[in-house]
Amino acid sequence: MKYISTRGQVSPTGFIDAILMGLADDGGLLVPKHIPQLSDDTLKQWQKLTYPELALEVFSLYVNNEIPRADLKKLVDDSYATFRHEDVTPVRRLDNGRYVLELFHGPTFAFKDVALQFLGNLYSYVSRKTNSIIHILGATSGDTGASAIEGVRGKEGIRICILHPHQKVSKVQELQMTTVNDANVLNLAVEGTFDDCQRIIKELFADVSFKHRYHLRAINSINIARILAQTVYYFYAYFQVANKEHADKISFSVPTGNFGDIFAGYLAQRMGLPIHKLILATNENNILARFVNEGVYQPGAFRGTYSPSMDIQVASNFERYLFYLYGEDADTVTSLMAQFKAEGRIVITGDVLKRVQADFSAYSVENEECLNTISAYYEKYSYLLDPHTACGAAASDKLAAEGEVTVVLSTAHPAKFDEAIRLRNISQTYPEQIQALFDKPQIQTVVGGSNEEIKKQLVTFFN
Ligand SMILES: Cc1ncc(COP(=O)(O)O)c(C=O)c1O
Ligand SMILES: N[C@@H](CCOP(=O)(O)O)C(=O)O
Repeated sequence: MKYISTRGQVSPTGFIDAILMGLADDGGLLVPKHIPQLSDDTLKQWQKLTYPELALEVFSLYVNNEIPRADLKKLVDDSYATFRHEDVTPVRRLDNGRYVLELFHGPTFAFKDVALQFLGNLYSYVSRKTNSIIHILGATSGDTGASAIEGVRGKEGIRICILHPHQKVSKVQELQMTTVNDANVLNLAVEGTFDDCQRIIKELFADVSFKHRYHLRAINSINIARILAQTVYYFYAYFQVANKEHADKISFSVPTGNFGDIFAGYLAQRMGLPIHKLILATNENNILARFVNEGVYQPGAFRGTYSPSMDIQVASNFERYLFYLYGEDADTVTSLMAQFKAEGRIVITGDVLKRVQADFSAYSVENEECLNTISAYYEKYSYLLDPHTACGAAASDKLAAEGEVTVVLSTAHPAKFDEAIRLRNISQTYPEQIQALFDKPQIQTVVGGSNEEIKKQLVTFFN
């Protein structure tokens, strides 16, 4: 298996080099050269596997023999041993045909742990085996940062700098990141939005000589390892639900911001998992829902919502989808991305738009509707949704047909977003790991949003 860039200007590269490259050196995103195709027999065999066994099979398809199977197995086992649930990502039945896939049983109570526990261990492994310096640079709207830090804190040979939008993440998210006092962690709180943080890191990664000089590595979903790891739970959930419901048509509703999680579902579908519908749920920052429904990809004004981790305008994985939408034609992707840079929008119509609408259904959830959904599920099922998951649930209520078996991806534990939950007078008890954060001192550096200022911080930290 080789990896190629959506912009076509990078020589096909192996798995480890693709992980280390992060953002492709031509400014595009790396994708597998061929998507592995699974036979019915393979899918049948996979139904019986535990989560770590399944993850090992999926990764083996993409890693080739670059990591010996015994080492890969250890990486996978170590990564999922930190989860609090024996199924790693259990599904919970709420009602006839209505399921929630709980992705928040990892160390930082968000779905990011599923990929970032693995990526943290992988970076450690690669650093040891190849003597590579691992200097991680990431941007977060709250969850990726905490999870990535947890995945590598205190690890030898690795340093990590995370940019988050100052005072635009939840209190628990901020505490999870800024109460870590390991010397290999730097938290920069940027005066701006998540989009500013993401733009800055992408520009720094695109400065290839800076990236190489300081050995910058990515942990965001621009890194293909993140996407590959996130495909696993689509398979796992599908098998569990198909078995319970005796159904083969299963839809997934995915709370979406950077388009990584739903793109992992799209990839699983292209590998042969018979997903019926992929429902894309946004909050009021709804560029992706507008794209699917109207064909216009154009950022709107930033809205602060109750689901702050999805307060994203420019979705970094969108480019990966464009690549497949246009038949893996890197020239078209390159010119569309240049057009987006110059004009601030991409418009598609006709058959191409029809293809998008065959791939996804989309719904944008207003703030009040998000809270109403939290209240409604709490009353009806005694089940407390976090506000991101509530967007997924609201979209599924809107777009799934009567009786359609649908799995809502629950991307975070509600304790991370008590600000929203409290508005509905619902009181929750924090898990002890979260409660303990409130007694710890915070360490973070507040910075303006200029690339030069961030560069200065990085040069000092990474030297
Ligand atoms: C809790 C939560 N839900 C949903 C999302 C959206 O996922 P994605 O960015 O992969 O679309 C995020 C952030 O990425 C998140 O932190
Ligand atoms: N919601 C994310 C935003 C970054 O997304 P990523 O999947 O590209 O890491 C967050 O919590 O930081």
